[in-house]
Amino acid sequence: MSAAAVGLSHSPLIGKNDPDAEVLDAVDAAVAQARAFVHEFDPELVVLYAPDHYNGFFYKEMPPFCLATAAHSVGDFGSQAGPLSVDTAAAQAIARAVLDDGVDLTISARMTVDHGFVQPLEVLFGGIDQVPVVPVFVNGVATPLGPLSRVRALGTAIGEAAAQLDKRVLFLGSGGLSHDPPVPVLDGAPPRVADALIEGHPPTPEQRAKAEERVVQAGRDYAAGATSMIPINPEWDNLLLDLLEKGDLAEFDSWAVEWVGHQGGGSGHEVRTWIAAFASLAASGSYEMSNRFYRAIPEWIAGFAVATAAQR
Ligand SMILES: O=C(O)/C=C/c1cccc(O)c1O
Ligand SMILES: [Fe+2]
Repeated sequence: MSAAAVGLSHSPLIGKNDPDAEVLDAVDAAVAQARAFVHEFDPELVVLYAPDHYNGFFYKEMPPFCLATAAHSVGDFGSQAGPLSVDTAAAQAIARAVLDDGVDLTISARMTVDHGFVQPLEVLFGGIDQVPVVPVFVNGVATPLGPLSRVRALGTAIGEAAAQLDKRVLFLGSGGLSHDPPVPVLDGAPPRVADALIEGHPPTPEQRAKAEERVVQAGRDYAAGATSMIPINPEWDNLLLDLLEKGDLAEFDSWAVEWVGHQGGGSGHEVRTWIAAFASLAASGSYEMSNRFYRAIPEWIAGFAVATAAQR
């Protein structure tokens, strides 16, 4: 098998609350490079690590990780709805090997996913049904969160399992770096909100539209500097990218969960998807980062990064 990795930030505000043309052009160029990298690698399987934003996973049962043997998208924020082209046999083989390896992985035979999974598939492959995929949910929003050492252990175990498949495997991490969007929090939530976060009642179209408009408005306020949200933290974001570039992944084990939240904001924990993807690639040996792009983009509420890496 051969392996490669891509880290790609997502934001549902792309196309809805855009930064100026210079920033958009720079992002487009970085994404085009990532697309060319993926095209050249020509993956036979994509292991996609992404978070959820209370569309598929709720506090009734909130696993730290979950691997899907089948999945469908809700189509939030205008993202593509419908089934993902999951490689069920590969997903089952990876799940079995990871459990054998001693990592307690939850599985789902019908995972519901949102823009966190869909956006990278749309951006890099043109849709959610274009490439065989194994979706892996990595909780990056719903506290409490376990230590980053377990994220690295998961990524490593999945990388080792994928190495047995005799396929070209792309490990894809989907997440903003530092960012603090208005995702609801269970602690202290009013009863109606708490009930929604626990039970996961599907919202009506009107409720969904209202919630999405609230996020778009938050992006406008963030860009205008009129908000109490934690600011994007380019220094911390670049520290993370430096460690990924150097392959110093064990360093992340010393990053305390609370510290990540202070540095990176409430959704800064989405960097777990990047750590998992690069740990999976590292399971096959040393790697080289070939493209690295970063911009702080408040309009998208995102420390926005794109990076590609291949085996040496
Ligand atoms: O409200 C949500 O569902 C999430 C919004 C959001 C906004 C900005 C960056 C992200 O990574 C998000 O998921
Ligand atoms: Fe997100």
